[in-house]
Amino acid sequence: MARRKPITAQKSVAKERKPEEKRPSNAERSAYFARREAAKVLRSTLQGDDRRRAVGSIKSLVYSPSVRNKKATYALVCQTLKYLEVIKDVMEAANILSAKWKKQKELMYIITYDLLFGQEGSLTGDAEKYLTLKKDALQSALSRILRHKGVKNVEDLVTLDKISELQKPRYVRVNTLKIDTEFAIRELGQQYAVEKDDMVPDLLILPPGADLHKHPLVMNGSVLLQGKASSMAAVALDPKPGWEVIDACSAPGNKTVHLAALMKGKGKIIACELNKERVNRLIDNVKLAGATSILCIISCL
Ligand SMILES: C[S@@+](CC[C@H](N)C(=O)[O-])C[C@H]1O[C@@H](n2cnc3c(N)ncnc32)[C@H](O)[C@@H]1O
Repeated sequence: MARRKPITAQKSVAKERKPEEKRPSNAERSAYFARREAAKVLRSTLQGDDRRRAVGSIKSLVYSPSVRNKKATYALVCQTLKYLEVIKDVMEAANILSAKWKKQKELMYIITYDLLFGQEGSLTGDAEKYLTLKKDALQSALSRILRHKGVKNVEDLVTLDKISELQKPRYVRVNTLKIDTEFAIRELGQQYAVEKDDMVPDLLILPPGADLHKHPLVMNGSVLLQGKASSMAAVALDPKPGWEVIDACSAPGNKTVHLAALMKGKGKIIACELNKERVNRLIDNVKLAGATSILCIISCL
């Protein structure tokens, strides 16, 4: 007569077997890849130095042959950008990202968008699982921010952010390698009320909403659309003509060409840049600004 296996042994084998993970459906897999492709596009977009250029590049980035699900990727990038300031505030308030996840912050922004404002249902992927576990913390951080800003919903918050952005003055920096500041004030003054900044020489303040992207002085590199914080770095160093300066993270080159101007085109600047495409942008901007003579560009690939 055949002997039956002891029941206890069968039970322990059953206990050791891991519960089988549900295989993701095609839709879940496709959404998983769209989030990663969107994160790559978002990363390149956020490295753009002004919003107009960034928006212009989203389509070209999404339409590159490596992006498989173009429609979903484009929608995810645009929607995440719409809520980006809110998402950043929420993530900071929730304080949930370790150094490991911070390295993939664009993917974190995309997934947080999906969790808070996007699709319902479970999201496939390790980063998604991590953030899903933190969803309560993200939602309560969002509620705190809404309460603090005195708005009822996230759409009101986005509108509030847009209004305060529209009220900010516009800064432009005069490239003194090409023109002097008084000439720039006269030229720009034909269209706008122009004031000099009291901290950064050659930095001009224009009214909120002033749009100089297509202004001839901007197009020919005589005036740069550079914010006040960015313009303070080279001034703080106070380089003299003849110095040798290293700009360790240089593209798109705003500070590099500012250094060149402060050094009056004399000396040497070693501009390092890791990203190949951004090296090309750096070279274009340096040429446009007329700063080539003192520059040595190192592509740190
Ligand atoms: C915020 S941007 C710099 C902006 C620039 N200083 C300006 O004023 O226009 C940072 C740049 O540093 C580059 N970068 C990051 N790590 C780097 C590294 N280890 N070596 C060289 N470049 C690096 C990035 O690719 C990016 O282009």
